[in-house]
Amino acid sequence: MIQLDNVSWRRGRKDSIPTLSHLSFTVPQGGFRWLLGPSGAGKSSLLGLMHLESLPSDGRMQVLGHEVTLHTRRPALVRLRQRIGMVHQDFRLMPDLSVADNVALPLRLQHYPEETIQAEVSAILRWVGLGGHAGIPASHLSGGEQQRTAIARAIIHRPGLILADEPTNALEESQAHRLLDMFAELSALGTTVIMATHNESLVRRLERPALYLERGQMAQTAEWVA
Ligand SMILES: Nc1ncnc2c1ncn2[C@@H]1O[C@H](COP(=O)(O)OP(=O)(O)OP(=O)(O)O)[C@@H](O)[C@H]1O
Repeated sequence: MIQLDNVSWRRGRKDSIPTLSHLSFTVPQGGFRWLLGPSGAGKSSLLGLMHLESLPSDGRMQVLGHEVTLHTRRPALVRLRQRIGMVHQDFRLMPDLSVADNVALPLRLQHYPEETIQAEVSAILRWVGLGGHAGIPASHLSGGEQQRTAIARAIIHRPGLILADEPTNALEESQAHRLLDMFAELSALGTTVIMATHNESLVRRLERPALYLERGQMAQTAEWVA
């Protein structure tokens, strides 16, 4: 579950104009929401906030049922972040690590046994169509392959919340649809999913409520936007 109550966020000083203003919405556990709005509206900033890369300047925010404030201690933030899967627009892979080692990172951070890690990584790489790429350094991948690696890394530890910033924009349409179906399935199984996109055909494929941002403010919420 994620809940924002009158949340604003300033990138800079206290008197600067907020990048996000007075946002209020709730996404229940297992809910799927599109995050829509024009370029520069604040979609990535909002995803970053929910991923705890920054904290609200004002208002209240609950992530996976935990209230998060400027006073929340770092170890608690780190533990909470481990329960979130994030697909960044620019992938943020470790270029010198292999595909398999990139995807294994969330499991290694949580000290899973190496045997389990190997099995889970092989299975998920096959699923995203990268079974033959396990040993290749991430820096040698195409854009679409990097994006699929980033998606695999975001979901391998079965997070309670998945935040995805245009997670299919480097993919061919059929692949994008397949991955979207997978995100829908994860939400049906109880994972909360919030996905930013500019791709209207994708939004039409999965009719779910949308959070619509405009200049950092919520223009529409919890309504189907075609
Ligand atoms: N690193 C930064 N430093 C300063 N301003 C930034 C930075 N990143 C983004 N901004 C500004 O913050 C605002 C929100 O940007 P954000 O990237 O969150 O929008 P977006 O809706 O995700 O856009 P897009 O659809 O193009 O990815 C914009 O006005 C942008 O110019």
